[in-house]
Amino acid sequence: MRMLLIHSDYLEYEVKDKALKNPEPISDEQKKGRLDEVLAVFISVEKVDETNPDEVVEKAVKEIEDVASQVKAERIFVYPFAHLSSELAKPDVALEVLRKIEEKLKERGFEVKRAPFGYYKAFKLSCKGHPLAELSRTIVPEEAVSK
Ligand SMILES: C[C@@H](O)[C@H](N)C(=O)N[C@H]1[C@@H](O)[C@H](n2cnc3c(N)ncnc32)O[C@@H]1CO
Repeated sequence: MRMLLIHSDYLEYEVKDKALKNPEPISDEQKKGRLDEVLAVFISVEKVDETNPDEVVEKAVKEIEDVASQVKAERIFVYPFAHLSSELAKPDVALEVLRKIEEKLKERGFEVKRAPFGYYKAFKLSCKGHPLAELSRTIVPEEAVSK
């Protein structure tokens, strides 16, 4: 998994078109979204993550929580982003991983939004620009490391 974490004044998106044959079903309300004072987390779920999705979810949540506490962000925007890797996981695995990350962050008390999966989306982002405002993380399941 590849993550790009941007501490932002706001992130807003608008769904434009389907990018997959069967994108995640969404309500009209989910076609647009915005959070202010947010840690935006752009995530590419990778093929290697398919060997142990649950472990990757746990590691990703820990990394996100760690950065959020450093930048004092209480809101997280989980944003599916297929452009951080050339070895993408299958959509059904990727969506499940992203849903679980969203769920676990909510359990830990964050206000969380997740941008819809499987769409082309317009988005606006205002990066805060401080030294920890732009970070990236790479996460792999343990067995993938030991191979
Ligand atoms: C396109 C661009 O504007 C938009 N931002 C986009 O990336 N859309 C992606 C993700 O929402 C999702 N998607 C599919 N596979 C994956 C994956 N392995 N990891 C994350 N997302 C995925 O499916 C879309 C097409 O790849």
